[in-house]
Amino acid sequence: MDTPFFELRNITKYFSKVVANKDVSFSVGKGEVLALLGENGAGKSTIMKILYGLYKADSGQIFKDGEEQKINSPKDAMALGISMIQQHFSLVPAHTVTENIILGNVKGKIDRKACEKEIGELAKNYGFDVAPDAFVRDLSVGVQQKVEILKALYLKTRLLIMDEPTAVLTPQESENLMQFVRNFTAEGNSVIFITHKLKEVMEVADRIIVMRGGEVCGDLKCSQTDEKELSRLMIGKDLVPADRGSEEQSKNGEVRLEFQNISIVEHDQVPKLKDITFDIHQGEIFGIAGVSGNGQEELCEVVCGALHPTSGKLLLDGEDITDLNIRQRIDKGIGYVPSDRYRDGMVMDMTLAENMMLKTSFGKKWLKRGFIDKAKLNGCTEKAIQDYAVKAPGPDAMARGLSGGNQQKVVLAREVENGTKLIIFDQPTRGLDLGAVDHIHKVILGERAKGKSILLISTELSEIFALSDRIAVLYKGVVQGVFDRSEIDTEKIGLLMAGYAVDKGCSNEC
Ligand SMILES: Nc1ncnc2c1ncn2[C@@H]1O[C@H](COP(=O)(O)OP(=O)(O)OP(=O)(O)O)[C@@H](O)[C@H]1O
Repeated sequence: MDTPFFELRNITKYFSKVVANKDVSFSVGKGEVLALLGENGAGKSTIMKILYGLYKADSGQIFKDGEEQKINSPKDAMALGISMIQQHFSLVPAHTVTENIILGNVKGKIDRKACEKEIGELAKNYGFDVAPDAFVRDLSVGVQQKVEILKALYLKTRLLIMDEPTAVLTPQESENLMQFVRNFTAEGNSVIFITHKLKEVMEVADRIIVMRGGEVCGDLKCSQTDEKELSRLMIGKDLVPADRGSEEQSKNGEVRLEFQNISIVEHDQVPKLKDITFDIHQGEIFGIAGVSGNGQEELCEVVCGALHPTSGKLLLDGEDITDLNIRQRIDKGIGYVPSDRYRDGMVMDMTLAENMMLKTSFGKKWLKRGFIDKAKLNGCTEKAIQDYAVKAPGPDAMARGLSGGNQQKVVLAREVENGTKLIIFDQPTRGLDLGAVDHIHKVILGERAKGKSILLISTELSEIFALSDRIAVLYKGVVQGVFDRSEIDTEKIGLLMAGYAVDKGCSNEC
């Protein structure tokens, strides 16, 4: 048998009492694409961070070409030809593409023109449409990801690790990324990517490592398995698709939320939102598709009250709520699951119970004779932990110690309770494993069945299609038509998301 390119042997890592990786062993060969699958909290990010030198294993060994290596920092990893692209990119928006790529990587006097030329050629070789002198702040998420990849290529990376690389891409961008992975590995390089998307895995991976509870529970050749077996390995059972229930109900509900010509224009800049006009009915799921950064965040903030429109009105059950503040809107029954839980959803240095209290009508709900009703708070948090299958020791656990997916579940539990009339779900299942996605979809449909209105924002088209009654595409702050779920397909939406016109309901932005 060939010596593996990189090999992890018996890696164990504890975070205080929590075992994140237990006796993990696997390897990646030259030219191989390895997919790392597993439920939230299974230990995928931890093992990759150990390989990249961000964490230090408590025990175990790492080998390259059969020789043991000590990787104590990303610098050590890079010297061995390892790069990692994390979910949160590490680019400096105010710098150009070239500056970002050479930052810290070029010694001595910098010949800017020569660097730009080199990076331009590198981009061309891999078919990346990236201008070396463009500022990163002006680039879409998809292009920013290409800059991260170019950085890795510039460093002559031989093993590229990507953590959920397609989470924020359009279907077309994801396809291009997969093509890059094929080309890159055809040259004898290797790729390990973490994902929750089985379709992607089946398309591009050669081998699949499945993790559960910190341990490896499957090491399979892609050609010898299928999506069903993988999902069973990951979650231990088959999934039954969520039932959408009655189609009539959403059409018959009263109008709950009305956007009337809402625009957001800062100074003389391009509008962040332009003339947004649509309504959401009671018992309706209204899906907004689009590449992130096209006005979705502003739309959510207009509804939750964090941002006030420059013109236009917002009505809830016929009442003008345009000028109400966030607290007043929470009291009116608007819940909001933000896409960036680190920034807007949780306080990482607070316990889960304390996080459950955030953004709720504090006084009315949690106080008893002027003091926090700890028993009630702990009871509710415990129930959320049970209902949402959050992997956490208990209500007093610190938010920081939970895996990304488990943090997201806590935010969801809180906001579903807060939103008695309307819930905004912005990327509700980003980073969640299959079982959790299935559970959240059932929760969303369940809330719809209770008559709540749902504003669902997702870059995940399968999610938009699985849940929405009506669908709009947001591109550069403009709604590119509102479609009934039966009127539109993935291809059309993908094109609208990328700014191309399709035959119906398209505005001049296309
Ligand atoms: N910095 C940390 N401090 C304490 N515990 C941590 C830390 N990072 C991870 N853990 C714990 O280690 C376990 C594995 O987490 P990890 O992030 O590796 O999972 P994951 O498979 O990447 O999950 P997800 O798909 O949700 O991102 C979890 O139980 C998590 O709570």
